[in-house]
Amino acid sequence: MTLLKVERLTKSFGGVVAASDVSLTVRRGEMVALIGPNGAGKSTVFNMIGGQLQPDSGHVLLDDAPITQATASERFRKGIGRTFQVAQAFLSMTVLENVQMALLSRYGETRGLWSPVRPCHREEALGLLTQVGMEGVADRPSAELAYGDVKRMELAIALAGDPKLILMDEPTAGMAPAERSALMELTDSLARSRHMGVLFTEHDMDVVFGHADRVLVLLRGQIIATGTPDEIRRDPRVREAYLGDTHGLAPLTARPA
Ligand SMILES: Nc1ncnc2c1ncn2[C@@H]1O[C@H](COP(=O)(O)OP(=O)(O)OP(=O)(O)O)[C@@H](O)[C@H]1O
Repeated sequence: MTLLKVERLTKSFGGVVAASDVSLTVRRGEMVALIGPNGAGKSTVFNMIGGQLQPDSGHVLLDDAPITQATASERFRKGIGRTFQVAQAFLSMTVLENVQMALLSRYGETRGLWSPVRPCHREEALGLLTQVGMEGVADRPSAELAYGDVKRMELAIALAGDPKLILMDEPTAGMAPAERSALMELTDSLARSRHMGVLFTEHDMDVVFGHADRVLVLLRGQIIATGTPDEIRRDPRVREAYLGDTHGLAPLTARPA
């Protein structure tokens, strides 16, 4: 079942066409990678789906309902969660408090500046941390976390919105290879168990080919190829698009089992 439908999104900045007639779909339980060389338009497309940027034309539908005009926070409440390349968590708070804050936002509850977040939605927040394997560090200040754990906490924060779709902007940037695999395996299992769609951008081709069900390739604002990792790896247009790019497709070896 189609969860996200993007129809002919176009966005220009001055004379630069950053996205041109971009159409794509994401189904529930599916991991879809949006790849492309630097400047291809990935962030622009992501921001138009997340609501941070309004398209010049085109439509975004979630579960067949149009959301093109919705703000980012309205989209969050409709079920679009997002993790960012640079973590957006509150480093002065504990891991648990960060997730509690996200739950307050989901339920539309506000806190006074001095009222403690501590008693709010504690059990639900602990449950989400358990889902990402972080219940053991719930009371640690998030500033003390290793980078891979910050990314897992961000996933718990995104899950606090009970998302149908998660947008992940370069989820593994800055991580060691073993950590990358672990984060993507976790994401994959959450996508399947919670029937969420996941759309992610990624420069690391091992992550893309190892974890995406489907890959979309952007070049100069246009989708030039869509397919399974194996189809994309063999596509001559894609190989050509990546020639000379520092995040190239090589080595074109078989996908790890
Ligand atoms: N706010 C903006 N103002 C002007 N030009 C922009 C703006 N945002 C993006 N662009 C331009 O649009 C094009 C696409 O940029 P975008 O950031 O979407 O690409 P990207 O694929 O995400 O790149 P990267 O992999 O380097 O993050 C680029 O030419 C970029 O310079």
